[in-house]
Order: sequence, then structure tokens, then C-alpha cells
Amino acid sequence: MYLDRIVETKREETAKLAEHFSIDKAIETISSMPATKGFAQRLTAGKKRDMGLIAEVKKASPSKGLIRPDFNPVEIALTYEEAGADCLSVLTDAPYFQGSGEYLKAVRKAVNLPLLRKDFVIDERQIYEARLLGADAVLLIAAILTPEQISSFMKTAASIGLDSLIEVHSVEEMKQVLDLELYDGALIGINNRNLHTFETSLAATEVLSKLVPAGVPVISESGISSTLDMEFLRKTGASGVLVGEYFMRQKDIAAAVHNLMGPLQKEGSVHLHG
Ligand SMILES: O=C(O)c1ccccc1NCC(=O)[C@H](O)[C@H](O)COP(=O)(O)O
Repeated sequence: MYLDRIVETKREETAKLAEHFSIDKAIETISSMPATKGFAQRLTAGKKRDMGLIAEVKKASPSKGLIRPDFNPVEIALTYEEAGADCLSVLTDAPYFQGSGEYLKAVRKAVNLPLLRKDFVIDERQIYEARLLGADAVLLIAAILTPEQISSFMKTAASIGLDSLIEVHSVEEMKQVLDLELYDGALIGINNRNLHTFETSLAATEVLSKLVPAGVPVISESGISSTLDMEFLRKTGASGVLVGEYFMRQKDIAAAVHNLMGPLQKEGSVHLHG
């Protein structure tokens, strides 16, 4: 199974990381870093349209191979920012997504938006590393973590100012996550992609969002590519969407953001550079 392969690779990567990474030193460095930017807040009260947008900087994927050959993460991030994305997701996994921690660092320097480190977190060192790279949030995938790990990682993340996007794909995972004490800044991500078969269906959001109590923000992730999809997702009560491949395949990324998401409703809150 592909997800098992990815997790096996992460075990190797984190074992290597453990050889040199000091959590105490990381905490010391983080204590003098600027505060994080409130990832969850930007997707709820602070969103710029009726639906929040996490726009993904994604070069390749296990399901689709190379998606964007002319990949310039900083240019893409700046385009997303100018088009009014609320937050960005930057893939840092190298072997399967051709991402990099260096891309996250470079994007952090270039844009003001809150950033999600998109990777497969299985070890708390990756959470400290995310903060050092400039992330404002981490992804915690229920399919590869125990509820105890999710709880503990969410706590670690919160202790260093990071929000958590907790990703589920099944009723069982959703129930387990909802049984946890969710920290302020926790978002539920419903992945429309089955991470074992790679099939996507927005029915995942339709079905699973019904289980989420009012007040817990839901982000619908993956396989979103049309205004019809957005209409469908609005009716599920999702607060926002995470979109990668659709934008990455467009020549004019900014136009694609505007077409998919509709006009900006909070013009004043768009942070442009200059
Ligand atoms: O994208 C994949 O092929 C994939 C395969 C295995 C595990 C995770 C995978 N994707 C991670 C994601 O969650 C997506 O990059 C993200 O939700 C955006 O999805 P999309 O808009 O479909 O690119």
C-alpha cells in the first residue's frame, strides 16, 4: 500500500533527523522567532470570501506524477497571495511530492500568508522543524497516527504557536478525532482522496461533515476543480477548501483562483507586497 510506503520512508527520515535534531535547542531558537500568523483564524473569522482557501504549492504527487514542470514555488506563492488565498500549503516531502523544506523557507520569506507544512508527521521533531522552517500549521493525518499521537502532537504544535489541520477520511477516524479535546486553532480536514486507492469523491465531505458539531471548522481537501464542486461544498457547511492540482495545472493561476473561488469579499484584508 502506497501510504505504508510513505510512512516507512518517514520512519527512515525521522530516524536520521533524530541523530542531530535537538528539541531543547529548537525551543530556544523558536522563543526568539516572530509569532505565528494564526492559520485557523484566517480560514474562519478572517477569511476573504464566503469559503476560505488554502492554496497548495505542489509540484508532483504519487497519484498524478509530475503536475507542474515549470515549478517555481516562490512565484506560485506570490501569485496565490495576490489572488487572495487565505493560507498556503507547501509540500515539504521530497521522495513522493518533489517538495522541500527549502521551498517552505523561501515561501516564508516571500509572502505574509499563514503557511501549512504539508508532510506526513509521525514524530514530534517534525513539528518543531516545521516551526523552524517558517510554518504556521502542521497536518496531522488520522490514517497514520493513533488518537493519542494526534492529541500529543496537537499539544506540541500549540505550545509553539502552530495550528493543526487534523485530516480524516472515514467515519471511524472522524469519531476518534472528535472524541479528542481539540485545541484552539485545530481544524478538521476532510480528505476527499482515499489515501490507499487515490480515488477522490466529494461525497467524503458531504457524509463526514454531518458528524462535526457546529463551531468546529471543516476544510474540504483534494479533488476540487470547478465552481460546481464549490457549490456542492458550500451546502455541506465546510468553512474552506484545500486545492492543489487544479491550480497547478493552470497557465494563469490567479485567474483560476478567482474563477473557482469567486470575487473577494474582504478586499482590505488582502496583504500585497511592495
Ligand atoms: O495527492 C496525492 O496523490 C496524494 C497521495 C497520497 C497521499 C496524499 C496525497 N495528497 C495530499 C493532499 O492532501 C493533497 O495534496 C491536497 O489535499 C490537495 O489535493 P488536490 O487539490 O487534489 O491536489
